Amino acid sequence: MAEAAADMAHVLVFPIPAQGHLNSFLHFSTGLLRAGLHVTFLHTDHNLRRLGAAAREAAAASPRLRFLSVPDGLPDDDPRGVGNIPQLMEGLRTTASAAYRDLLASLRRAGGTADGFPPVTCVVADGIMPFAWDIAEELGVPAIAYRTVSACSVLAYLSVPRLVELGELPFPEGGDLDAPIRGVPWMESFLRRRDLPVQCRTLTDTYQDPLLETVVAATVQTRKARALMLNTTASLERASLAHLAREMRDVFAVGPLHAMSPAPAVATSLWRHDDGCMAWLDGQAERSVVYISLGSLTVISHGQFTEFLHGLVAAGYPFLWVLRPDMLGASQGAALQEAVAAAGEGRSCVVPWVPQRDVLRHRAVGCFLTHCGWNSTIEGVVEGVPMVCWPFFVDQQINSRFVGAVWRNGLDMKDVCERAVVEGTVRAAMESAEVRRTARALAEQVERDIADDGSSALEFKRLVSFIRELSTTPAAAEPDRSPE
Ligand SMILES: O=c1ccn([C@@H]2O[C@H](COP(=O)(O)OP(=O)(O)O[C@H]3O[C@H](CO)[C@@H](O)[C@H](O)[C@H]3O)[C@@H](O)[C@H]2O)c(=O)[nH]1
Repeated sequence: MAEAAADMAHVLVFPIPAQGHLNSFLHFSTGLLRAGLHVTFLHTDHNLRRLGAAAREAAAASPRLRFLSVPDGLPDDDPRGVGNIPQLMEGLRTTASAAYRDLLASLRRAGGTADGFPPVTCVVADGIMPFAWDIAEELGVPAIAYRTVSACSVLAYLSVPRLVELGELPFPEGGDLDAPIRGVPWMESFLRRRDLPVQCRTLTDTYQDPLLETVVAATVQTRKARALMLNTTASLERASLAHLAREMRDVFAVGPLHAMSPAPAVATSLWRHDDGCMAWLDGQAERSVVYISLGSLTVISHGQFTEFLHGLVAAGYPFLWVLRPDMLGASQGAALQEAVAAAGEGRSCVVPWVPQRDVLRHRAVGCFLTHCGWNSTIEGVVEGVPMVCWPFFVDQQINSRFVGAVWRNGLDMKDVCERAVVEGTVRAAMESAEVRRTARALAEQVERDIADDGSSALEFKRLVSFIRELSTTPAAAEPDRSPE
């Protein structure tokens, strides 16, 4: 009986079409497939085209996985970068949501598609797309929200309305960013204004930041979803998870998923991995290399690039630096040449994209200069690599505070981009025995969480049972949309 129910459980997963979200959803899907469930992975048309053969090969390798897509409403030549997030969110809320509604209406019925997949019994949608769970529930399909960020950042977003009530937000004009913040549960002893999402800094009595507003509204609406799922673990985020559990219908802490259900990185990589960087790392001494990557959305100015470069060169270690093609705008080509020339023959490897997990676990990597996107943060934690944090936006400001002041597996360089500081912080991260010891201990702790009877592994099993139970509950009747 249990087996039959398992075979009929079919989850449609629907991430935001951004790299950090795609990776996280793919690892989750891999876990579901291993548990015996069917998975429909919903991309945008643009991304599915961009992934091309890699996605087709991943689906061909598993008969219970398929990739479908909906339009994102943006013109084909739109760069879909960090400057276009509001347009992308609007396209998802309007164009994508209409196509998703039609698709889900057909997939929830037996025989809705010709490929033999059972009807969709549950939706797991990105936690910043509340429309996705509203539509699913309207169609009688239960929906879970999956936030691909840290529990501490979700709690901070959830607290924003209270921060406004308390008068903590907006910040006073010209106020001290190091002042403590009251009103985010349990974090009052270490959270400062500068550790809230950077968008909080631009708020005024009359100006509301659209991105902050969208994320806060989605977080508040998560209370309506059947459950909130997070790619984190109890031992890293126990207190934040306990507070969230009081606010949500149920909370599952099932991560770090990339270490529990590794999926082929190429299946969701929007850029092509550089093949030469691993061979370059092979030629470097143990723990001698600084690895720099600021994720898939950060952009930097040429001035910031120059400060990083001089700081790195002065620190004196060889470095592997990911400079995405869209990271520096027009000065990208010149920057590449400058970096290689400044470092000296063979002392640097500068590439557009790397297989990050392989890089972080390479014996030559001594520290990770990161923007603290949540995936990069937990990937660094799992490999026990000391971090230097330079957060860019959204959840990254609070993640980096946790690295520097709570977990202490790295150093927070937030808001400073000066060569002397880069040099000093990189040196400290490479040379501090204490940071290295703490990073190692944290990695071991997380390893216990993801082992068979560890907290995250048990939470994943509980989540799968929850999804299976939802799939045995008869779907509600589809609402009658015929004209009155
Ligand atoms: O050369 C590279 C660089 C990165 N990565 C991978 O790309 C992902 C990047 O994700 P993340 O570190 O989370 O950064 P962003 O791409 O910036 O992610 C967005 O999504 C995250 C999850 O929601 C948020 O935490 C971030 O703030 C948000 O910017 C990670 O899995 C990396 O391993 C590679 O494979 N190769």
